[in-house]
Amino acid sequence: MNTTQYLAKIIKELIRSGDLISNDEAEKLVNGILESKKIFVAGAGRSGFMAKSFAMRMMHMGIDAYVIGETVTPTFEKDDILIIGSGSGETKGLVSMAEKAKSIGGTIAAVTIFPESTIGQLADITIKMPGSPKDQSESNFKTIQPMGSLFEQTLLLFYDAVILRFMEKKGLDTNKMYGKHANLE
Ligand SMILES: O=P(O)(O)OC[C@H]1O[C@](O)(CO)[C@@H](O)[C@@H]1O
Repeated sequence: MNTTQYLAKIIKELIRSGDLISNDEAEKLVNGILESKKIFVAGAGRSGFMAKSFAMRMMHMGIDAYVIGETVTPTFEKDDILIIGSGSGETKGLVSMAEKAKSIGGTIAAVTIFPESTIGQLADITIKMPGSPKDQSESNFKTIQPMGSLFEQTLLLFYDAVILRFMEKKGLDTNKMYGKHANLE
């Protein structure tokens, strides 16, 4: 198969994945963001890159959004929400983070393939994603892609869909948001 044929296969996988996400669960996340004071996002490796993209768009919408682990990230408090994207729901550093956030009393949202995972069970809001975790021997989900690639792509698109829903609720458009885009790049 050539590269563009692989690309077409990936897009097919993503269409199938999109149909498997619950809108009710997604809406709970949108409302969780609306009701929270500060928004924190976290994820390991590639899942973390998607979280960073999400935080950037939230900033463009005027939301007080932070990526865990960055130098300017402030204290997590009880009026805040921590959104963790983790395919497995078992990545050690993220589990500790969720436990700490829970002990502080804030809201935890988990975007994960496994709501029954440790992070899923600690979360107040859980959005179940289709896909296979990085260790594909632990799943029967069929994908032509390696490790957690399908989950990570779905995560990015899901986060972008959450942004659109939020824009709709807040009456925002791209021009208003572009005003907050970095101008020292
Ligand atoms: O999404 P999970 O299960 O927390 O796993 C994160 C890990 O998976 C990867 O995204 C690889 O698929 C790594 O970059 C990262 O270390």
